[in-house]
Amino acid sequence: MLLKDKTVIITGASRGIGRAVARECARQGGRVVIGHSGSAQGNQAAAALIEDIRGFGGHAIDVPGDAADPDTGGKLVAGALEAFGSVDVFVNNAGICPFHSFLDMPRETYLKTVNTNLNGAYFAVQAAANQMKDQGRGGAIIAISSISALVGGGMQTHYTPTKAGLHSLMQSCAIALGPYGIRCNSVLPGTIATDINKDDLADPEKLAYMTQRTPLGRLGEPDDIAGPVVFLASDMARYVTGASLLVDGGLYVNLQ
Ligand SMILES: NC(=O)C1=CN([C@@H]2O[C@H](COP(=O)(O)OP(=O)(O)OC[C@H]3O[C@@H](n4cnc5c(N)ncnc54)[C@H](O)[C@@H]3O)[C@@H](O)[C@H]2O)C=CC1
Ligand SMILES: C[C@H](O)[C@@H]1OC(=O)[C@H](O)[C@@H]1O
Repeated sequence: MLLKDKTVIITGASRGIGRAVARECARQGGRVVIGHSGSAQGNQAAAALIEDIRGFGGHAIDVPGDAADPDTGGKLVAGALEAFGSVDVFVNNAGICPFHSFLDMPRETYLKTVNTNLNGAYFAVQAAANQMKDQGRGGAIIAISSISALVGGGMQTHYTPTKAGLHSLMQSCAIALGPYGIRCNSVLPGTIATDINKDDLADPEKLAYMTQRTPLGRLGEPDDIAGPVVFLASDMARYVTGASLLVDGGLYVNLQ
């Protein structure tokens, strides 16, 4: 029970990596706030996840809101306080990656990606951090960044800067929030099979290429990310801040 009695907010938690993280946090005793977009699909998926978590004796609620909206972070914090009375861990996970070439990138696609992945996250992290500061007993903030914070992608020119931005945000926040005992770290997944890359990896050649580039011989699964997030959220990582943890099956170091 690494997160016993801690309240954990996770954005984009209705599916994929966020869902796996939320479920594992609940399994580890955390009281979970499931952030999601509020779409019909999101509402349904969040309700199913809450039922699942309550089924094994865990605690969970959901709070809908657009991750790109600077006010959504405050709403997540308010929901956590109303249901559970505190915010101890904030996991910024919501994100999009609509693959597109650079030279004809539509402005709307660029702006939507940056607003969803980075700008909304900035204010959500700020809202969570202010609550943790007011509580006076520290906390943990984790950004789901990416291997793409460190390397490029020709069809991801709008996306990789947001992941580098989150990584950098955690480094600077580690300094800004260290005096309050609030630790800030990022997790850098490699290629994890989820809805975000379903279309991209539907190409058998791309799927084979990504798989054979990975030393551990397979793509990641959402559950592969949950353990590292729980570790960083827990007191086992009490002296870890400003760090980034690659969780990529060895993809990043595989030059030749
Ligand atoms: N799947 C992968 O290979 C990798 C994913 N990541 C990151 O992991 C995070 C989670 O992605 P996945 O689980 O893979 O994909 P996913 O598409 O399954 O999940 C994305 C989540 O973000 C939510 N979301 C998207 N836009 C939103 C908005 N405007 N408001 C509220 N929620 C919104 C979605 O509803 C969904 O729950 C993303 O930030 C992604 O960049 C990082 C590295 C690799
Ligand atoms: C969506 C991509 O497949 C995925 O997202 C990332 O951050 C990495 O670039 C992965 O390849």
